Amino acid sequence: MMHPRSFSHLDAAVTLTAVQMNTSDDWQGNLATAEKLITQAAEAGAQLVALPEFFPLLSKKLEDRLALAEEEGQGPLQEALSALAARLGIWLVAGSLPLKTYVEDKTTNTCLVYGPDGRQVVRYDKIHLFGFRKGDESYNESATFVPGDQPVTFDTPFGRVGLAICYDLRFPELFRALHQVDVLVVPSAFTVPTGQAHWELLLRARAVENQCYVLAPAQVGSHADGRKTWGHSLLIDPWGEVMSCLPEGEGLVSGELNAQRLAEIRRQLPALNHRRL
Ligand SMILES: NC(=O)CC(=O)C(=O)O
Repeated sequence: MMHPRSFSHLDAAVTLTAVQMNTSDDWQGNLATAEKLITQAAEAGAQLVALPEFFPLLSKKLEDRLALAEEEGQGPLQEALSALAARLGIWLVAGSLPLKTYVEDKTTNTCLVYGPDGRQVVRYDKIHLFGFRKGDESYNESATFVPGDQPVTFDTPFGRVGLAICYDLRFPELFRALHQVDVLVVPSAFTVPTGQAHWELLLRARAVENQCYVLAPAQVGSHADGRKTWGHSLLIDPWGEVMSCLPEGEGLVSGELNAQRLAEIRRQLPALNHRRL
């Protein structure tokens, strides 16, 4: 059923890096922080760098998000991201940012990916919109976002990469629909209580059941919109082992994709070939 694609011919090490951020309501400051951390990652040798969900803005005011929302392919955020990917020659998974919709007072929650030439490679709109209520904390993303409906992957010289955003992590059927990826990137902003309980558990489960690397850049700390996020950005290998984690503070989480290890795990335990449904 599965179609084993092999990248084991790749001898050169490939470094994957997640950026952890404490995004505020100052989008220009947030963009500057993202640029600084991405540049540090690339200078340290990363070929693929990923930002967290909502990296340019976490504001109490919906008007701020609506004002920041861009048309796809236009606007200062996208220009800066594209120029940065080209200047550094990296694959840039640009967390998520709001794009305009034709639905009043709603945006998408979109992950754009840029190739090393700065061109936009794919667009993924978050499919599962977060809803949560516990004590004083409540989220209802459906009220202000339009969901996506398409799973998205893209191919690189070091393997196929699949995308999901934050709450999507709780829906394993999305990852099955990606049809065997080598790396999953999950830009996130998990809350503290849900993160403490489920974040690492879910990420490791997705790595084990899909036999792939999982790179999960996260938001961390207290934000201007009142939320507190869990941090703990992670890189997990296809055996489900945590390779690197940053519990607190802004910074980077990096590690090497080992194509031989990936192939060996799939050879030793060909669970993806044993699917019956
Ligand atoms: N913030 C999210 O989208 C998801 C989250 O915090 C959770 O699933 O828990």
